[in-house]
Amino acid sequence: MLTVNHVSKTYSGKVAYRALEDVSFDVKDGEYVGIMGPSGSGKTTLLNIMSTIDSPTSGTVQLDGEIPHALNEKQLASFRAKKLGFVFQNFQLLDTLTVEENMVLPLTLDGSHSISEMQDRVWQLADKLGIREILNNRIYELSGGQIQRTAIGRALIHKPKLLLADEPTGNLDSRATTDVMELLHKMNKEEQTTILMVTHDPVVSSYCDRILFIKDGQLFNELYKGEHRESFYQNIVQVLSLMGGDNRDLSSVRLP
Ligand SMILES: Nc1ncnc2c1ncn2[C@@H]1O[C@H](COP(=O)(O)OP(=O)(O)OP(=O)(O)O)[C@@H](O)[C@H]1O
Repeated sequence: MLTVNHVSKTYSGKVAYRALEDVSFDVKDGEYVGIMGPSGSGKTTLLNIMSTIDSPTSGTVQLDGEIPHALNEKQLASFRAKKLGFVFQNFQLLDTLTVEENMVLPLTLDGSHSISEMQDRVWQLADKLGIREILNNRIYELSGGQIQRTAIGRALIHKPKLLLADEPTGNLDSRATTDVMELLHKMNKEEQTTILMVTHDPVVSSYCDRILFIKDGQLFNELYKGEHRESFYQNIVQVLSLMGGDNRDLSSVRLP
């Protein structure tokens, strides 16, 4: 469903900086893939290219049979609205709107759904996310975990082909982190949403099916989950320590 083919990205400026160099990989339909690497290794650059916010300097990205960077602005906006969902660490919800209003927003902007269709989808998704009871609460009344559940709801409301998440648990305490990771895992399995997630946290990435490690803008390693999350976690920590990087990459958090 996603093919990244020899992608390089050079930021121009006083001094040109090559943030990605010849990165290639495939992601299968329904796969849950984590992207890890030291600070400054190019993870966000890669995610921005896949989210079509940014373009590669060379190479191509093919997503669900299309090459988004070849589309014009209008086609690209429609591609993004139909096929992609986004979850960020700082939530990016509208604070004074309710949970339901935030969730339904992408569908109302799309304009092709009846009110009863939208209502059905919100309720069905809210049940899965465990936020049915707070649908009428405003965002500023919620906890961090509840806000991130709402953000996931908004990102999945239109059944995107690919969910892109950049440090989705970065602002959550460990309990809310576990909660959100179990939820993303469940949504990946039940809605067959393909997920690509950038994280520094090996506990968080141990929920994925596969991890891609990036170092200095290049693919460094790849790990598949075996039968046990515990050994997957140990292997992830081992690769991170081989890569070096900052302390955040080698968090001493124990697997819950
Ligand atoms: N707009 C830009 N212009 C110039 N250089 C940039 C720009 N955006 C990122 N960079 C540089 O590209 C490199 C990769 O940055 P990127 O944000 O992709 O790394 P990252 O792995 O996501 O880091 P972190 O984990 O700290 O968020 C860094 O050296 C960064 O300084």
